[in-house]
Amino acid sequence: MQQTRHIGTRGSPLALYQANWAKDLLEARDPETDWQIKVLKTTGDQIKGELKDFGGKGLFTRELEDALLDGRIDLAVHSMKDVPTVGHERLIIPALLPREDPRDAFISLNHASIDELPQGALVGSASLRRRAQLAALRPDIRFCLLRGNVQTRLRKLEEGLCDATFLAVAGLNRLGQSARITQAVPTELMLPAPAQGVVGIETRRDETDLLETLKTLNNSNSEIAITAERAFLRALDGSCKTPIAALADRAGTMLGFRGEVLAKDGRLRFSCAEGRDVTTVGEAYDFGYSLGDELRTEIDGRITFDD
Ligand SMILES: NCc1[nH]cc(CCC(=O)O)c1CC(=O)O
Repeated sequence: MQQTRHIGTRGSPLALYQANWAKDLLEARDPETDWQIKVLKTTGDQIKGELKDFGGKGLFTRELEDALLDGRIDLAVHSMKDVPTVGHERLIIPALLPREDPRDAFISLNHASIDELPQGALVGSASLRRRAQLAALRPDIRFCLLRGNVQTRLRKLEEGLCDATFLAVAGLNRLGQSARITQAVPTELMLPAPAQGVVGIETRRDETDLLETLKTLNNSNSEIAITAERAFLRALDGSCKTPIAALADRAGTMLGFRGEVLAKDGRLRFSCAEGRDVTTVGEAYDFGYSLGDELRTEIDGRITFDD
């Protein structure tokens, strides 16, 4: 008899795109199984204000993980940048898909780049990291909240609610909206969020058959890079209330890593950049974690991690 497996996802167009991508990959690996998409609402999708006011961690993923634990779904597809660094003991993410462009996109109708934003321009972003990084570059910029899925935010920009906004290049590329990118911001100017651009598939640890299938979809460059980035994040904070950025890039066995922590107003910035020979996931974790730990010592209370 044919087995049905449910792939849980959020309902946003990007989440649906990513879930369908996972479904296609799974169908190619295992055409015997009936792979079905099941849309669930997450707390993060219903919030209108600042995410940090709602307790931060796991807003976009908790409902999917609850559904995995009680068997409503068998797989959950996540943007890894939304996934907390400490997972549930009964769950595992055995498949990290190939990374899309990790950069942030600057989007504006009238200004060609961040540099060309006029004095005192209004930027719409709910992201603490992007706000702090931009404030560090351009202290004159003012901010407003701009939330909602990618399409909603682009529409609000067109309605003139602000002069510019930022979105992940990855999401825009996946949605076929690359033409909307005004400037792919160099990572030297704006370091991305840990794991930006990587999609992961989560399942229950005891699903031996699913684990086998999922492991064949895992991309080791994605895994090594985001393991280091997420370990860095974990060493520093888990609250989502401090602006933290990290990007690891693998060339052969050399893993290049850059990370930074900022004060919310962008006036303090602590960063690190280092390369190390890394061949295993464990080494990638230790590398990222030790860099985060060193940075925390250097920060020495000058940036708070929990207010
Ligand atoms: N927090 C929402 C979120 N989670 C992942 C992405 C983009 C896709 C990705 O990073 O893989 C986005 C939207 C955005 O930042 O533009």
